[in-house]
Amino acid sequence: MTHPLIVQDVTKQYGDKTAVNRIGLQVKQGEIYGLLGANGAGKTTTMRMVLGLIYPDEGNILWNGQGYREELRSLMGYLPEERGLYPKVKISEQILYLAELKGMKRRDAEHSLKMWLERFEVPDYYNRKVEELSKGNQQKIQFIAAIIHNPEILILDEAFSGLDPVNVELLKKTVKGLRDEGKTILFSSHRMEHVEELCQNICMLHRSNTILQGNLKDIKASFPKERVVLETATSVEGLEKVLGVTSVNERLNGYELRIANPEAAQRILQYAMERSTVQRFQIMEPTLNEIFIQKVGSQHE
Ligand SMILES: Nc1ncnc2c1ncn2[C@@H]1O[C@H](COP(=O)(O)OP(=O)(O)OP(=O)(O)O)[C@@H](O)[C@H]1O
Repeated sequence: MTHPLIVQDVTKQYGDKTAVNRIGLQVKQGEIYGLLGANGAGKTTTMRMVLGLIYPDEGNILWNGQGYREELRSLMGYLPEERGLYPKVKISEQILYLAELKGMKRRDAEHSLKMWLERFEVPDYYNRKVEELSKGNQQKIQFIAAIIHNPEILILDEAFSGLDPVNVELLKKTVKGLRDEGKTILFSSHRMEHVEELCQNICMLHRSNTILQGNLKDIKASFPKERVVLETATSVEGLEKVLGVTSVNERLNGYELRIANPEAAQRILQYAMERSTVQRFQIMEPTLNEIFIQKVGSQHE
């Protein structure tokens, strides 16, 4: 199995401050790897090291099995969290300039830009200035800047921020398409549902350290199931009194309950069956959002 991107035990200090502490991760070809963490956790610092913009104090980074070299500049694409387009310059002018810096021929870059503007349903933006565009549409242009040169390794920092739901879907589809073409993608987001949809493997950082890492399904399975969904033909009174139930919320067609232990789930089922017809009973895995909040939520900076 090929891992075009390997980060080994990497540390980065800024004076006394450790921004990243002994982080390791491996991203496969054709994978979107999720890098998660609260504000200030160390995600951007990690991404900037992967891009070769800053150097680790300790540890190694390997790109296609080798150390940093100049050609990587054209093999990598970066969507930074802070957008960096010039408001007063025409979109075609700056995107083509950036593409040429990445080694593209002018004519190929023009062709690629037009193709992406079509795909993002904004073909008439070629001659527009960035400042004339809405924030969401500027984000689409910034995304094009990151991928126009067809990079093998993509670093996407909060790729969907500032987008409306339709454009989130458009970019999500694009990112999945790039994965299916065999790109190697490092992806950060604060929106856990996006990570759940796109990433098989994740690394969760907290205050510069790794606090959770691995296959997302395995991680979820390792957390206790504390939520039960119950739907019954008629209402069921007194569920909050069932031993081990910590809360009951009514919802459309039924209830969502929180439980303190696995036995409580069976008691809920029995209690409900004795009083009504059970139409749905499901013991839910925690969502990634719940896991994130449990791990770092109470300690946000
Ligand atoms: N150039 C720098 N000089 C000093 N400290 C820095 C520098 N860059 C980052 N840090 C510190 O390192 C830590 C990690 O920052 P980083 O930007 O990597 O976090 P992040 O996970 O990307 O956060 P966010 O989600 O807010 O973007 C923070 O405490 C930050 O203040």
